Amino acid sequence: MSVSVLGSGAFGSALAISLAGQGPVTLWARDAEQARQMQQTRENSGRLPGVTLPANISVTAEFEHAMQAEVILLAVPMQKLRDALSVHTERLSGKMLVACCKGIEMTSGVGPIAVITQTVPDAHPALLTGPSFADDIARGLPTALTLACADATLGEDLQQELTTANLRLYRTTDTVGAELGGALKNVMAIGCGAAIGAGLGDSARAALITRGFAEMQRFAALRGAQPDTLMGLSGLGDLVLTCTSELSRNYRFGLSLGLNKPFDSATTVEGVATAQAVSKIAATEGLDMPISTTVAKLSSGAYSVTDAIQALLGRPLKEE
Ligand SMILES: NC(=O)C1=CN([C@@H]2O[C@H](COP(=O)(O)OP(=O)(O)OC[C@H]3O[C@@H](n4cnc5c(N)ncnc54)[C@H](O)[C@@H]3O)[C@@H](O)[C@H]2O)C=CC1
Ligand SMILES: O=C(CO)COP(=O)(O)O
Repeated sequence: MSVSVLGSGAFGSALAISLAGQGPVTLWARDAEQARQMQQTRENSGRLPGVTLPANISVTAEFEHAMQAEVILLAVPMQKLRDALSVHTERLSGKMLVACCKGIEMTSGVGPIAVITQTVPDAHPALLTGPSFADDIARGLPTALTLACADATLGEDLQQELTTANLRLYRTTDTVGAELGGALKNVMAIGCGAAIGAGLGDSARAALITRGFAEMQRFAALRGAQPDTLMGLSGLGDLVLTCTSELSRNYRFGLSLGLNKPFDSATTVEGVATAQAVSKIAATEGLDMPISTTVAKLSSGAYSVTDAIQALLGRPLKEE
């Protein structure tokens, strides 16, 4: 199968580099000047400095040309996915569209699979998610991810096609569980970063990871996910990675809140919008999501770190 990547940021470029070991890949950048530079210099200097783009990656801003592939990886931020797809609905019709983003859309409360289905109704949607930093994939370090596709046969085909020498894919048909694991772990990573930044210590982080995981399971169950999915790479695996590494932008954003330091607003931090979406859904559904709700208030500036600690520690005692 021929593969193109829509979105030439950190993750799109890293996936293209990994897949280039299997055959030619087209990488679409929406900015023509960026496409020209990357094609010429063989580097994504803004997002993956120092990593060479293999010769069989073709970087282009020509959508028509890029979208001739059978499989299109969608590597844009979650809150931009609908826009990115809706301007090109006809071109994407009938394609295998693999969302590589992690989050819940703030305006609608749905995840990437539903956004694909709503914008390109006759596409074949799937999701690639799990614990991986773009930089690790780009440098060829071993990584294991989850390929989620409701159509089991198509899922197997995509698993075969998108597995590379260093990128091992597991598969599931539970797209709901897989997308919620990736979305919600970013919210918890902001909370953990804030705790560490504020000097609350590793014990507090362990509590946030564990109780955060309980929230993730509760929310996923509400949305019909299979419990086992959350125990896998897309849930627990990504939660552990993102809550413990300064390579995570969500974690670093949390750190900046805890340290009361500014953070570059141009950086993609998916957990901020997802925390808002989750706390809205939790309020509507009457679901107890205290950490997510606190992170939503903290990251919007409605809470200080002191407010956040009080809100979480002051809750009534309960069974684990
Ligand atoms: N960077 C990483 O280590 C990983 C990222 N992801 C996920 O991948 C997704 C993308 O993240 P990154 O590549 O890291 O972000 P990024 O900020 O490096 O790149 C985002 C790219 O999307 C493009 N874009 C934004 N709006 C667009 C639109 N309307 N139409 C077309 N293109 C548009 C930007 O030009 C940019 O090239 C996120 O959901 C993230 O959670 C998943 C795993 C690892
Ligand atoms: O999703 C990721 C790791 O699996 C990347 O995390 P950040 O978006 O927080 O950098």
